[in-house]
Amino acid sequence: MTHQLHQSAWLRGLFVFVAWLTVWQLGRLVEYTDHASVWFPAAGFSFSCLLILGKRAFLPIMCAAIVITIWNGSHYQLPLTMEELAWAGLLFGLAHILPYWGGAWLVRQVAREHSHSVPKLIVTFLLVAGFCTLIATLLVLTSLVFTEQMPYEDISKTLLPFWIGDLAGVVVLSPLFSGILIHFYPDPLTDLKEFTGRETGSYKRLTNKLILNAVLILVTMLLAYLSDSYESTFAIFFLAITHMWIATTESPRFNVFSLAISSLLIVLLVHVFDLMDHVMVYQFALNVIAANALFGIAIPQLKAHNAALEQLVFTDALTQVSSRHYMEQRAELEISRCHEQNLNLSLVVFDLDNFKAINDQYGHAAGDQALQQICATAKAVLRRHDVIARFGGDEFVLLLPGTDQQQSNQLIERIQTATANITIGLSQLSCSYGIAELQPEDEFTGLFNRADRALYQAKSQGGNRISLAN
Ligand SMILES: Nc1nc2c(ncn2[C@@H]2O[C@H](COP(=O)(O)OP(=O)(O)OP(=O)(O)O)[C@@H](O)[C@H]2O)c(=O)[nH]1
Repeated sequence: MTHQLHQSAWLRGLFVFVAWLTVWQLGRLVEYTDHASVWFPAAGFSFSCLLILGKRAFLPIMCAAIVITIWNGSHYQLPLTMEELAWAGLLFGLAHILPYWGGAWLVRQVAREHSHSVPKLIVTFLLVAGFCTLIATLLVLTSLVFTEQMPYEDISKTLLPFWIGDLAGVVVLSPLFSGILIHFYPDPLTDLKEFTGRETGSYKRLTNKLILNAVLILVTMLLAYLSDSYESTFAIFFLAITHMWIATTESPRFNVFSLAISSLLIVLLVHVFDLMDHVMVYQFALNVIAANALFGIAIPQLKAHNAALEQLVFTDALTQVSSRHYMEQRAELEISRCHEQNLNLSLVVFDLDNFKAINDQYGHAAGDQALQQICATAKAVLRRHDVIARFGGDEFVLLLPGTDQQQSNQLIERIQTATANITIGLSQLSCSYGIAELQPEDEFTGLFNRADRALYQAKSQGGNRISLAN
């Protein structure tokens, strides 16, 4: 099916045409004043089609707009000929499609240029949705008046519900429609794939969350129905809490799916409980809750980006030991803890002997391998709370809390023994070590400098040895 839709322009056009008419009828279900519904799914569908299919969606939506205008002519019993209705349909189609086309084009540009900035994409989408639904509303109402389908006086009372209904259609439903359309037409907006990732939650957990939403909607709307008070209608805003919870804990796909389900339920219950007098509250609630939840999509991604950045900053990419930055921060903390609790602490600076010769003789890749092997071997000897960091080049630092100079010496001897077996080509690796023990009033720099001087001493005595700082 996907393949056929992708291959055949006719089939694709027919699919968009039929689907557009279907979702338009869904909006008709909850029409509460002439030409305005609680939420207007066709606006969301047009936006999605133009976003994913671009200009290929123009013709089928235009045909559907003409057909629906002719259908409207008989529904509202308008005194217009078939030819006049067809022209009116053409005008409506243009007024409806062009603003969404422009808006979708803008969102596409941002999705392409800033593929990893989800918050930016969402802000753009929300601003574009607000702006293009307003333009579409103004143009469509003008076309309705111009083609004598609506009296001029009705504009003021229709404008706001029309706009907010279209906005809800775009904000609440177009993420879902876009996700479905991307499935059929995988290119060209590959960046939106982040919104269509596979489900991670268990179906039971996801169903429970949907049930919770449904109960909340039912209870609050029942309350509005029974009390018949305008104030109680605002209880629907509690739904923002559960949707934000879903947005921050579940996949983007489930997030937009649950928004669509909630909106459908609200819209149907407005109809069932005859809450049309309060409908604007529900329209605003739908928009606010959806906008909120869409921002929630960014949160798991921001968390993942933060974790990745943290990993980059705190870990040495080559050897996977801690970075110098991490060591400096951690050492400050451990030093003040050991001062406070009167504990021993040692710092070791070590450096490979004649490492330049390894590089020169066997190449840089072999040198990299030597650094990795030294680190892996040292790590295996260290205890859980010890820290090893690369300070740069072939120089490393060990932080050994709760360890005096003598114990550190023993630990380093074990590392020396373990690393003695590492060879690169015909060369056996060795390191020189300088050990300094924490003194009262010591800070990191002072401790490090003493260990570094001890290392220098070990090197000057021929290397492959341990030197203790005074
Ligand atoms: N392969 C590799 N080499 C590196 C890396 N960083 C620094 N080096 C090399 O490490 C070598 C360090 O040279 P030196 O500071 O003279 O140290 P050495 O040859 O071990 O001499 P001594 O410390 O006196 O024993 C230089 O040749 C650097 O190019 C790295 O990430 N990978």
